[in-house]
Amino acid sequence: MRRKLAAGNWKMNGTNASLTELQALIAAHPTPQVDILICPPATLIVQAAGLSADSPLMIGAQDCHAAASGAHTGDISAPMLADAGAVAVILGHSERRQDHAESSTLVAAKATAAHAAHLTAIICVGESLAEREAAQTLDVIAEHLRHSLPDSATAANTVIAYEPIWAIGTGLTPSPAQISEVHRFLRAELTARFGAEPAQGIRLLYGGSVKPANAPEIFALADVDGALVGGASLTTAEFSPIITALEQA
Ligand SMILES: O=C(CO)COP(=O)(O)O
Repeated sequence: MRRKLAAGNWKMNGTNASLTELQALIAAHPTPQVDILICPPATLIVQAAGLSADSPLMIGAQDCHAAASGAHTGDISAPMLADAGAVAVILGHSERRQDHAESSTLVAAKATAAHAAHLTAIICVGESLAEREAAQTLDVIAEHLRHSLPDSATAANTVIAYEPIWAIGTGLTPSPAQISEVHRFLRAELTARFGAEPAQGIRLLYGGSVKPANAPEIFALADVDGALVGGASLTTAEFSPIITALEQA
């Protein structure tokens, strides 16, 4: 049985003042029936991990370097994130693939580093609008998955997030049938590579314009084990009902 996961990606948003939202979220969900993870900007990880230390809420990061240490100005390594209190790291988000030209091969190297530091790697895959319109969605996702996922991936250390690029921050979402098609395909690809039992345990998140209003419909779909939420994870008012919807799914 896969434990469901509500993950929030704050992206490049949040200062010390935002920690009041985190406190409110912790207070609103003292005994959640699902895993809750917030990935604030790196500058807030230490404080966020401190605030949530006695709660079930977990803290993650949004990226890491593939090396453990060294001459990489401005970068942060997986062991540093673990040391700061993170238990997970988002890797291969489309914004990093675009803004920093990250390849799937690099994402796999980062995931290997995350696993070595005992961090859960949340690996993102997803097609652009042009790719969907050209009927290339499953090909793109197969390619992302094959090259972004290292052999060290297990159900315990890896989560896959399907995030169609055209649904991120746009208010657009794929139809339930489109989400189901991709998640079923992801499960089948994982089964082919890792075998049925490990593949059954790997959690598959949907991400892209998840809001309180559409969360129940998305969470009702087979093979959707939770969500990776951007904008709506920034406030407790919006994220809390999404968590509740996941608990009730
Ligand atoms: O990119 C996302 C999460 O990683 C989704 O962002 P939005 O929920 O703001 O569309």
